[in-house]
Amino acid sequence: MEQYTKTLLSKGLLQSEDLYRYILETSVYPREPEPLKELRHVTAGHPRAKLATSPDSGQLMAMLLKLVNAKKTIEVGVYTGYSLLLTALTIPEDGKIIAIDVNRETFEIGLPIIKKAGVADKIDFIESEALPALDQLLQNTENEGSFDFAFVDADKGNYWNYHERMMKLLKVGGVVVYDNTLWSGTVILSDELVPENLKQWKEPTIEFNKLVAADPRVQLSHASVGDGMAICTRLY
Ligand SMILES: C[S@@+](CC[C@H](N)C(=O)[O-])C[C@H]1O[C@@H](n2cnc3c(N)ncnc32)[C@H](O)[C@@H]1O
Ligand SMILES: O=c1cc(-c2ccc(O)cc2)oc2c(O)c(O)ccc12
Repeated sequence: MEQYTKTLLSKGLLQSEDLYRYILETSVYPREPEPLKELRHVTAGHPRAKLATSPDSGQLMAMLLKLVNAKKTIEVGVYTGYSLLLTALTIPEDGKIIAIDVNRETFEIGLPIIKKAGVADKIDFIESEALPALDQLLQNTENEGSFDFAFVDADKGNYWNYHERMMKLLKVGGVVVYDNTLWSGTVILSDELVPENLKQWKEPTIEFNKLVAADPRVQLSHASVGDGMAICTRLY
């Protein structure tokens, strides 16, 4: 049976920790590739472990990557690399990931595991603020409409800015997934009920959800997996 610490097992949006444990133990952990398990355990010892993408969200991401046959992908927000390694393990041998994060140090925590898994060559890590890095990519017209898949899991206040770039970088039919779109359930709470550490991103998340729901360029599914994931396909 899996060993986990408190930080690894938060019930997310579900009714109880037991229900979340049931999902993880029944459907997620038994199918989680060994390198991802190792990365998850290494990350659990880091002071900001709660930032890591949850394994159930990762499982949905892997399914989406397979469904669109993703080969050229982009990730904004790497941390120690759980979603990055998951993507690298899922895309084909000649697949590529552009991975952007302001912090190379945390990426380097997961890098030995990524190398050991034999997928480091698929990754082009860019240490940068994401907006200028995305704008730089857009300077090269070859990148326009060329990405099959994108995962956005960084500063929540910039999600709409990222979305505008993703609408240019993704192929028509490509998928972009935004993480934490229910922000621990605070999107429906009045301010006085929102814990201090979650206050900053409640309104930006509500605003992003409104904007993306009204965006005719995408088909949208707001999935209540993990901390909420907005899954968008580019329609035109
Ligand atoms: C929630 S973590 C990403 C978790 C990751 N997807 C995983 O699977 O573990 C958010 C990351 O976004 C990065 N970040 C925050 N603001 C950023 C920005 N403006 N540009 C680029 N990276 C940023 C942080 O350094 C952090 O590593
Ligand atoms: O607790 C967090 C905080 C973030 C976060 C906040 C501000 C930024 O500029 C970047 C990231 O992201 C999180 C996250 O993605 C998650 O899955 C859980 C918790 C947090």
